[in-house]
Formats: sequence, C-alpha cells, structure tokens
Amino acid sequence: MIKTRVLVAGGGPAGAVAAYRLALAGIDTVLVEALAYPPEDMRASTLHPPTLDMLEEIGVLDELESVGLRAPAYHYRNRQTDDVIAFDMGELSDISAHPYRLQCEQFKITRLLTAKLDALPAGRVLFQHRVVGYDQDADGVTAHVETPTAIEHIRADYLIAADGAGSIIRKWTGAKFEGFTYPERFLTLSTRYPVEQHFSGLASVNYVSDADEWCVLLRVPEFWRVLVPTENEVSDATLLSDANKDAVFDRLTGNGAAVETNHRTLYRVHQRVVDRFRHGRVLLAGDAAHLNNPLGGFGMNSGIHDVWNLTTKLRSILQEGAPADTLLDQYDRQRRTIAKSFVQTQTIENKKAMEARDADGASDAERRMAEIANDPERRRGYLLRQSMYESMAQEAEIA
Ligand SMILES: O=C(O)CCc1cccc(O)c1
Repeated sequence: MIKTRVLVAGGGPAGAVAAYRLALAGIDTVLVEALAYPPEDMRASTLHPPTLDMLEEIGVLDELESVGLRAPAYHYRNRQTDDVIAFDMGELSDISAHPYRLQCEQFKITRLLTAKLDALPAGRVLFQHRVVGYDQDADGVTAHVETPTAIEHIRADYLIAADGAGSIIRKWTGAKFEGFTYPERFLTLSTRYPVEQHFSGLASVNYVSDADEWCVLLRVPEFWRVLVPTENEVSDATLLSDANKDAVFDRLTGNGAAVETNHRTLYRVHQRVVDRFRHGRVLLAGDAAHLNNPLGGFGMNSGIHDVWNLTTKLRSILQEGAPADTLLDQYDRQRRTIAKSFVQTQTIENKKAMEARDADGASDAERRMAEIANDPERRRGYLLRQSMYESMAQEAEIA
C-alpha cells in the first residue's frame, strides 16, 4: 500500500496547485487523476490578480505568462448602441504586482504543474487513478483507488477532494450540495477568426449585451472564445450544429458561414455550495465543494483560493504541530462563507446584469454600471470585487 502525508484527488487546477504547493514545502504528497493525462479541453481560462500572486509565490507564473495573454481592460458593450463601459485593472497597480487578468486555459496550468510536481522529491502523480471510496480513523484516511487493472489503497494523513463537480468523495461524505441548476445551458465556441474586425476597439474581455441575445467575447492567446446562453427546449445536436454556429456568428460578424470553430462545448450551469467543506480528515475543495456560472471568471480562481487557504493550514499542522481541528474547522468556515457570500452572490448578479435588457439593449443594470465606472470610489470598489482582492480580504476577517 502506498503511504503519504497528503493524498490529493483530482488533477484540475485546484488539485494541481494543492499538491504542488505541499510537495514544494517538502510534504510527501500524491496526486491521483482519473484521466490518462491532464485534460486538454478549454474550460476556465481566466486567472485573476490574487491568483497570479499565488502562482508567483510557487514559482510558476513566468512560465504561465509565456503561454497566456495579459488582459488589464474589460468592457461592457451594448450591441445596439455600440456604447462601451470600460474598466481597467491597471488602476489596482498601487496594491497589486499583477493588476491584470491572465487569459490562460486551465490545461496549460495543470499540464505545467503536474509535470513539475512529479519532478519534486516529495511529489508523485498517478494518472488513471480515481478515488472511488475511502475509510477514515483517528490517525488517517485510506482511499480506495480504481486503476485500469485493480483497486488499490492509498493511506494518507489527509485527503483533499478536488475531484470536480461530480466528486465521488463528496458523495461518500453524505454532504448536501445545496443550490440550483439554471434551466438553460451555456454554449461556448472557440475560433481563430478575427472577430475583432467587426467591432471598434474590442478589449480582450467583453460582456456584450443585446436586446436578443447577450454574449461574452473572451480572447485567449490562440482563439476568441464566445459564450452564449441557449434555449431550453432545443436539443444538444441542434445547439452544437453548424447551423447554430452560423446563427451565433451571423449576429456577431454578419457572415457566420465564414467562421470556422475549433471547439464547441455545451454545458449545464449550477449554483451550488456544499454544506460542509471538512469531513474529519477529508477536505473538499474547488468544484467538488462549490459550482457557479462562469460570468466573471471566478470558478477556477476560487478553487485555487480554497487550496491556498487549506495548504497554508496543512503546512502548519504537518510541519509545526499546529492544532488540526482548529485550523481545519476554520478552513470550512472561511472558504464556505466566501463561496456563499461572494462567489455565489457575485456570479448570480453578473448573470442577471447580462440578461436584464430593454428594447434598446440598455437596462438599469447597464445604467448602474455606467454610474460605477464614472465614480472613482465606486469604480475602485468594483475593481477590487471583480479582481477577487475583496474576497481575499473578507476571508482573512473570518475567525
Ligand atoms: O467572465 C469571464 O471571464 C468568463 C466568461 C466565459 C467566456 C467564454 C467561455 C467561458 O466558458 C466563460
């Protein structure tokens, strides 16, 4: 049986950051991932300033910057009037060494971190290993792990469950995953087509309102990513079809047939938070613990913020003899509160702001946004919230 101090289930961004940070500190850590390699799909692609601070601290930011795209500006654009409300994270340069979003797809992060983790003396990565159950006692956790040929057992002091939205570990804890699922699905399309030619002064991050259909236009180094909501009653095949792709890009460029896509992904959107992040020696983190809509780019970042908090505490417990119950209960309180009061609230609000439109495409939400942008104090508050620095400060206040 493999024995380790910490077992991390799930090789997504939260799991990879957790395992790498612990192993870097010299704590024996095993990361298990169900797939044969880090998933290469697009998924999340925004890293916010506090996350960049963390990635710098573990020494991987330069490499990620070399495969990402800095995006200091983001725009709210009215498609009917072409009015733009602009925000610039550069205004946070007095408090941040990284006053910009880094647009960098999550597979680039997990690929880099899993490779570096495996090269550390205290780190080990096992692909095609999926935790399917566990037992725990006063001294540790024994995880039952499915491999292509067998069920194996890994013994650890602690198990971090970062095994994603469908987390098997969360299901075994018996925790409630409270919240709701939106009736509509979201469709994301990526293309190398120069979408910017059809707009004046498009930023790298654009929330575009429209009387008919809102969308997000997001630049990553190689592609434009387009996010649109879909009709409930329409089948997956229709939404993923060329005809629907043509219709989406007809609205954006006037000639959808001329636009080739590289990826098309349709997904359900949930707003859920687990009722307890801590179950003895089993700690839930990232999508295993909370889910939210993608507007604002908070999902991957808040997962990384979970494990930053948790690994700080595990280092104190495992290396300095700090009291485990006190710190791990505080992890639950701090990160569950932030998931509920910040991530859920803000993403639900971000979605409502995109949806609420009058016939001219403008709305009260848009008028409020313009007022915020024109008031230096409110604009700074807004930037601190959307950059996620505010939630980091709130977390520190929770005893
Ligand atoms: O608001 C954001 O930063 C992300 C929105 C988005 C855009 C494109 C695809 C996707 O999955 C999310």
